[in-house]
Amino acid sequence: MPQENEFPVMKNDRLLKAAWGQEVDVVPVWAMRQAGRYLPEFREERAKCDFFTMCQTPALSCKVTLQPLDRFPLDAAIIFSDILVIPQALGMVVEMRAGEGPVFPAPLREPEDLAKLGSPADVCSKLQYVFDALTLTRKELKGRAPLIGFSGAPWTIMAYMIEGKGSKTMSLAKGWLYKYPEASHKLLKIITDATVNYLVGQVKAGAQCLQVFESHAEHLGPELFRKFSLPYLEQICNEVKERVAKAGLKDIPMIVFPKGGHFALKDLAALKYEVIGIDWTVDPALAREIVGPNKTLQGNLDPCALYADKKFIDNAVKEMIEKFGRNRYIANLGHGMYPDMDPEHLAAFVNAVHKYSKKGN
Ligand SMILES: Cc1c2[nH]c(c1CCC(=O)O)Cc1[nH]c(c(CCC(=O)O)c1C)Cc1[nH]c(c(CCC(=O)O)c1C)Cc1[nH]c(c(CCC(=O)O)c1C)C2
Repeated sequence: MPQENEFPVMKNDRLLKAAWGQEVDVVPVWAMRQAGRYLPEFREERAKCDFFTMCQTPALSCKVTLQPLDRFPLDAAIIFSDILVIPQALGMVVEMRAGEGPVFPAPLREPEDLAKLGSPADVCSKLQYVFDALTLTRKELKGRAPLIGFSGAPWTIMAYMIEGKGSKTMSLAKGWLYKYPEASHKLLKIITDATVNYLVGQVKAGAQCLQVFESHAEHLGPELFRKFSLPYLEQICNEVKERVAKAGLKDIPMIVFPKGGHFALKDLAALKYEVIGIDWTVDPALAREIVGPNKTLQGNLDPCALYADKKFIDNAVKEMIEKFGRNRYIANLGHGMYPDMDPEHLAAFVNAVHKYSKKGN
């Protein structure tokens, strides 16, 4: 485990300050999927190498994590990896297929299939490559910005394990929630335990902030969310914070991002996550009213606004900052970047956040 003093001194920690609710000079900004196929230098690396091999090679993961920071004055790096490394570490095969995305050749079909999964206690030994990538990247960042680690939330991971790929309806996975509630809770508990171990390992390796992606919250609605998502999100936050403290490490801010989960904001505000991410369908003023003054909000420009011209983007950012205000706020898109976006339009987004959020502006 690297010691804190092995890492470079932070030159820019405004993202961490905003997460804790401290004053910042300008609003911090980053973009979900900022390391990815919209960058030609990423596509060049990707053409040489399979997706998961890139994730499993710390020097490559580090290289592509830093690519967007070399181009834009971003206030955070997010480690290049994927949420689906957890099902892999539990023994499932996941392939990344061109034009199709992630595919599980043998998804979970019946409750009996749970017996095939490995133990949550073993995931850290299987995911050492992520920890090595984090430690290397934290050093190579040289304090330019904090390093974010991440995981999928249990429901989102369960959905992929059962569907075997992306799905418009999530009907197979939701079928489990209705047909096999007990087995669903058993699976969610396995994923939760694995995720806690994994996230604590990420902090030990040098992650300075953690984001938990509940990318498929929208499929649940308030009732299923309360039963099958919220308790596990709570357990992850509480246990990670307890175990980080027990290891003698500094508390780290945690972000929860319930994509499509506008109905979940009040429940999530009662948990210990410092930051709640919102997508573009949520009105910032309403989100603030619901979560109260003691949470940081993150979001929420429609990613597709980056297809507009730079003048439009500049103005959209100005309006976004007016709505969120400068305090307890981290600027981001409402979901990830798409591969056909123009990198210069991300530059316009990032620059506008800093321009319009300067004090006295
Ligand atoms: C945070 C992150 C993720 N994936 C990747 C990162 C890298 C870091 C970054 O954000 O820059 C690389 C990352 N992950 C992937 C890619 C493209 C693959 C390639 O290069 O071929 C990249 C750059 C592949 C991937 N991986 C996944 C999908 C979606 C599948 C679907 O539901 O249809 C896809 C297409 C699963 C996945 N992966 C992730 C999420 C949560 C965020 C979100 O909601 O988008 C999800 C749902 C998280």
